[in-house]
Amino acid sequence: MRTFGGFVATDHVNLVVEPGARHALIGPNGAGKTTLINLLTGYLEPSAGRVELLGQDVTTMAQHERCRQGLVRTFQINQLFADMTVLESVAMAVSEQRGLGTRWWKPLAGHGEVVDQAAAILERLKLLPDAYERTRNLAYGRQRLIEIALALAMRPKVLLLDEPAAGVPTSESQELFETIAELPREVTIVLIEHDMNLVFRFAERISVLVSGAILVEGAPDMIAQHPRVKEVYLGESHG
Ligand SMILES: Nc1ncnc2c1ncn2[C@@H]1O[C@H](COP(=O)(O)OP(=O)(O)OP(=O)(O)O)[C@@H](O)[C@H]1O
Repeated sequence: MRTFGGFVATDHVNLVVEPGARHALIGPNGAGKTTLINLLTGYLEPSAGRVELLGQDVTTMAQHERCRQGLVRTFQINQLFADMTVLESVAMAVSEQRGLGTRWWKPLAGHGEVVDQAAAILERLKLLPDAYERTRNLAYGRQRLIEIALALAMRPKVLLLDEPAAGVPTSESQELFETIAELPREVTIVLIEHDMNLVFRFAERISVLVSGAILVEGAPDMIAQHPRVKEVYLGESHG
């Protein structure tokens, strides 16, 4: 549970994500999705309750430590990366994950293993053709794939994708999600996404959060048919 002053943003949420899951968290604006993700990553402390990762209680564990334990969220690429090539950006993240620091990143030569690992991640995300492009020159959908590449460099066991298709034109979001869907099952994925077409195509389990609580959880078919879920979304589009 998380409260802000007297306001209850998440209320007795019991979310269990199974290993290998493709689990989406949906709900109308203000439902508490981001708050819940922030509780999982350690950006926020819960007012009550606990967070477990792979059977370990991580409620009081710092964000970077949770990340080291395999709980990784995507983050927006910042200015620093704009002038770097795609390969340099991901190689820098790989280097950091390996504890090699980030001072060396120019030139890349002489760091074969790091570069190989970065290239493998780019290949997995179909970014290899853009390896030597500056990140800022890529189409937005492909920039968002770089964010996922940076997260994969952290060797996640659980990957939290917070609106990976936000701001991405429909023509690109399809491809973005096809690539996400091909990620290996060793990586458990928790997704927050507003585009229901993408959610229902990708997720195998969906939790619907409304007013800070889980209204219903289950397979996509069940969620799609659920009268309360329809009500919530109809209510939103009419409101
Ligand atoms: N730092 C904060 N201080 C006060 N209230 C907050 C804070 N963060 C979130 N809230 C409130 O908690 C509720 C849940 O917000 P949250 O951002 O988690 O919702 P959401 O489901 O992610 O919404 P959206 O889909 O619009 O991103 C909202 O009513 C919001 O105003």
